[in-house]
This record gives sequence, C-alpha cells and structure tokens, in this order.
Amino acid sequence: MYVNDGVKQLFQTQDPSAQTDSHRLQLILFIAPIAALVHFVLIPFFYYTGVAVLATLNVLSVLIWVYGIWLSKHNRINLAIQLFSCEVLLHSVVVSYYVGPDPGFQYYLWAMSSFAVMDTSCSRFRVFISAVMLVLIFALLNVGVFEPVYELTLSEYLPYIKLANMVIAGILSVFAIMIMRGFHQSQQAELKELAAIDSLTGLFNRRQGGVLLKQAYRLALRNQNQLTIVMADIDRFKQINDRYGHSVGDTVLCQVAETLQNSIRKSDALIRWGGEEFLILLSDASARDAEKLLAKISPRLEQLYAENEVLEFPVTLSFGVAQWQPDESIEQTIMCADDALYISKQEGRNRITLAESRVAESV
Ligand SMILES: Nc1nc2c(ncn2[C@@H]2O[C@H](COP(=O)(O)OP(=O)(O)OP(=O)(O)O)[C@@H](O)[C@H]2O)c(=O)[nH]1
Repeated sequence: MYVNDGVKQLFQTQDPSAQTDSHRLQLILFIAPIAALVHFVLIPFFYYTGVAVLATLNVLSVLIWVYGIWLSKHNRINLAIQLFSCEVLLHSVVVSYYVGPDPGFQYYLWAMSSFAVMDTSCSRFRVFISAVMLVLIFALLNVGVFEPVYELTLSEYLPYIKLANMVIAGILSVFAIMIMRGFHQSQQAELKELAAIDSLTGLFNRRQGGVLLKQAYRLALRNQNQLTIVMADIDRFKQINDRYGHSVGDTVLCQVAETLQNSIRKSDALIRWGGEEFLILLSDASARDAEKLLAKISPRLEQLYAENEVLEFPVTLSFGVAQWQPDESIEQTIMCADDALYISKQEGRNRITLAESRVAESV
C-alpha cells in the first residue's frame, strides 16, 4: 500500500456534500422508521376511538415515511426532508382540527423545525423561514386555535399520549442536533489532518514539519538528547518527469516516500519538505546513526527499480546529514543539512554527506 493511500481515502470522504448526506441519511434512518411505527400504531388507536378520518390519515403518513426512506436511500434526501415536513405539518393541523391540542401531536412540528433546516437544496433564508413557520404553527395549535370537532372516547389516556408525544418529539429533536454535532466534529478533525498532511504522499507537509521540528528541538534541549536532521533529495527527478510524464513522477515520489517511511523508526518523522525533497527528523540519534540508517535505503530503492517495468534507470537519492548542537537553533541545523546535501549533489549524487564540523563531535 502506498503511503498516500490513506490520504486518497481521506479525500474520497472529504467531499463535504457527501459527508453531509451520510449524516443526514443516518438521521433519517433513525427517525423515519420510528415515525412510521408511531403512525402505524395510531391507525388502530384512531379507528377504535371513532375518528376514522385520522386512522386513514395515519395510513397515508406511514406510506409517506416509508417512501421518504426509499427516497433518502436513492440520494434524494432533500426531497425526503421536504416530504416529511409536509407530512408532519398536515398531520399536526388535521389532528388538532379534529381532536384539539390535548394529545400533543403538534409537538412533532417543533421537532421537525430542527430537522427541516437540514434541507440543503434551498437558500439559508428559505430554510430558516420554513423552520420558523413550523414553530409558529406549533405555537398556534398548542394554544388551541381549533375547537376540536370530535371528543375522543379514550380521553382519560390523553395526558399519557401527550406525554409520550412530547418525549418522542423531544428525543428526535435532540438526536437531530447530536448528529449535526458529530458531523461538525468529524469535519473539524479532517480539516486539522488536511492542514498537516501532504496530499500526494501522505507524509507530513512542510507546515506540520515546522511544528514537529520545534517540538523535537524543545525536547532535545530539555533532555539534552541527540537530534539529527537529514535532507534527502531525489536525483535528476526532472528527467523522470520529462521522460515518463508527471504521473509517473508522482508515483516515483510516493514510492520513495514509502521507502523512506519504512526505513525510519516510528518515533522519527518524515516530512515532504519541497517538490522532491524530504526532511527526516531523527530523535535520539547521532549523525553516524543516521548514516547507518540511510545506507539501507539505496538497496531498497534499487529493489524497487528491479520490480518497476517503466523506469529504465534506478531512482537514487542524495542525502545531507547534520546533528543538532545544543548551542544552535534548529534552523541552523537544517541549513547545515542542506549544505551537506548540496555537497552530495556536487560530488555526483547518490551519496550521503555528513555536515563536516559535527562528525568529529558526534562520534
Ligand atoms: N511529478 C512531480 N514532479 C514534481 C513535483 N514537485 C516538484 N516536481 C518536479 O521536480 C523537478 C525538480 O527538478 P530539479 O530541481 O531541476 O532537480 P532534479 O532534476 O532532481 O536535479 P537534482 O536535484 O540536481 O538531481 C522539477 O521538474 C519539478 O517540476 C510533484 O509533486 N510531482
């Protein structure tokens, strides 16, 4: 698996609309079956309490909620939400008209207002107005704007029905907000990750590299640990791009990144520093330790070339190594590693150069 596979997956789930849809679908798949079940239970209730019109209305409601589930599963979530809003509105008004506000069916309008704002097909203003309308209609029904046409025969159960409706509607409303909270949190986590990761290779990007370098520097300063910086650069990478095209160049970059990643310890950090340049941050390691570690990389790259059917020459890397000295800043160490890398390039590439002044001190 390439190092960047994880990031590719990240990008696949990164489409914000796809993410919103998965959260809205999750919400619908929780709410709609409950709503359909409640309506289903109400069919015999209204039938035996003598309000046949409401029994029929509940049959229609069950069908609407089931159809809404089908629509949602077929990527028509906004239409499903609009349909649910209309159903709840119609149901609340008709039930209040026939039996008044006492059974508390109008509370579903209140819950629906937080659900209706999830319709992303309309402007924010329209969605806001629709949700506020639902709340206003709830308020009107709740104060008893209609004189009930029927008197329910099981009126002694009305307080319990009202209680159940209030609790169910309230929980649905809380659940809707919880889903949106989860969505917001997962988006924040992904944004944080995207800000730190290079999209091609899946390595830390230069921005995050700066943060890691500072952390490692402070730790080394406090604990008097060794710290070594390696600058690595792919040799004649332009030729690879020019000869085989940019996408092969990208693949080579990812393969090199993966080889480097597999060659360092988990406690070390590999950063994509520039186009075809990498920075390796080795904690608790001297320049000599780094040299030994880097010596293992060339054979691994050669092996990669042997397995590659496109490239006609092996990919090689030039390295510059500098061990941090307690009296210098981390920027100075990076500059030394960069100078050492320059020497590697000057001397013919595919080699490791240790920053001169530090080698004697580090052995
Ligand atoms: N495919 C690909 N190419 C890149 C990327 N970033 C930088 N490059 C290319 O890397 C090449 C770097 O070329 P140079 O700076 O001349 O270095 P080089 O050819 O490796 O030569 P030396 O470093 O001197 O060995 C340029 O052609 C850039 O376009 C990338 O993300 N993908």
